[in-house]
Amino acid sequence: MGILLKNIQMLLYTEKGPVVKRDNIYIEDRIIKAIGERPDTFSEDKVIDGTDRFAIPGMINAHTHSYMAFLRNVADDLSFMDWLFGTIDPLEQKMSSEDAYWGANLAILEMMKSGTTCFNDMQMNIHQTTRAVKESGMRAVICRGLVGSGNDEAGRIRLNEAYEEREAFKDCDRLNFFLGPHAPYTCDEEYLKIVASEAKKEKMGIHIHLAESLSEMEGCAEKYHCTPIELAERCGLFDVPAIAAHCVNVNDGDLDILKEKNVSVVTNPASNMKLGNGFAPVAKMLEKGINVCLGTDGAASNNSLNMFHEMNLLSLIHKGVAKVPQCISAKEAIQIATINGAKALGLEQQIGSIEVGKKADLAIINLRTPSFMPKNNLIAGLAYSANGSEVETVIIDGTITMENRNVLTMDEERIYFEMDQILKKMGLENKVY
Ligand SMILES: N[C@@H](CCSC[C@H]1O[C@@H](n2cnc3c(=O)[nH]cnc32)[C@H](O)[C@@H]1O)C(=O)O
Ligand SMILES: [Zn+2]
Repeated sequence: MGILLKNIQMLLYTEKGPVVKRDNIYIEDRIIKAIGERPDTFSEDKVIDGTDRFAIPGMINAHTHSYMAFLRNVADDLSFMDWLFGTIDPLEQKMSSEDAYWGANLAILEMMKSGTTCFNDMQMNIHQTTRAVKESGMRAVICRGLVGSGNDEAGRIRLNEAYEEREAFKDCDRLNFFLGPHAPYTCDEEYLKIVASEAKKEKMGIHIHLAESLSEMEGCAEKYHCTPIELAERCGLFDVPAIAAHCVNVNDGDLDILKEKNVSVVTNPASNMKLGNGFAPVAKMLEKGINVCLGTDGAASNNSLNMFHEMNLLSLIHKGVAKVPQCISAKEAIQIATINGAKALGLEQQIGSIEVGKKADLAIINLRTPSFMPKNNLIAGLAYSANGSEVETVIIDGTITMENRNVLTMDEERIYFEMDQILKKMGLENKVY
């Protein structure tokens, strides 16, 4: 199906940085066929009028736990360890496969409606998310969350699940698979080494939580006499393409390791601040040339999966802390939320920007909305005034998945119905403040 985005403003990444340009975009065979000049063979089945519309690359949520959407607003204002092990973990133990499936659906719905077209997910019930991703038309990298000690049976079973899932979905190129060792406090050194060598052998990337809380730092220092970043390096986790979520507590030596080993850092400002963990030294990381991308973390700690909200926080926090208003400009924030995520996932040649030959993963914003009026500076609008509800149409892999805010590939009402059922089943419905 050929889609013509006619005379539309678009965000392009040039050598001089992001610019806004107005032209035609031609989409066919899942890719951006041409910008400007009409390709010889193109025939449009669909025309989207670009008047007062702004096409941007779809956002890439580089760290989340999609199924956790059903645990939104159930554990708040708690310390990190009380949140994770005292409240969330016991609820996760009660979760069925269907709960995980509907949770993932809710997450995908929320992400699609706020302009996200790809997400990097860590979790244990991967089959339910791959199912939801495949059905909804989303794009994702699925990472089997791994916890284990030594060469134990449980850790091995989890690894095998990751391989089975990758094999089962090898024909869906909207799905990619990484390994997700959870964290240094849930995986011991020997298991981390096993995961690293498996990743190398299987040619898979690594996605791990690192240096998130002070208690993690203390535990790591006590047990291993090093920082979490040093531990991950010595286990070989950085010898394959690696994504480290959080990296809030990092010293200069840690930053040197991250840079030297080409590790991508995912910063999650809302989750880090809400759990009272702080925030990563993003400006310093960027200065060093580390690839920093952006994530929401799960809806149980954020409590939303809206990348516009996340971009806004990212930019404002670092300006405020550094007392430097130039810090993390709107132009930097939007690249962190898109192309940098694509780099981290090894998908830079395919997604992350509006470019001829790339997959057509786009969000189209309606500029006839209060946040974008007056239409002075559309890039500032993305980082400073938008809230995500201005996203009107979403195209993923060349398919229109949302049009005029109607999600075409998912049953929104069914998802809400299932959420009510889960709430009742979990006994959470009376937990009203
Ligand atoms: N517990 C799983 C493996 C963990 S994968 C995903 C886990 O990450 C947890 N999680 C979500 N957000 C965070 C975070 O910010 N830091 C650490 N863990 C998190 C979440 O509760 C979930 O259990 C198993 O039995 O196999
Ligand atoms: Zn997380």
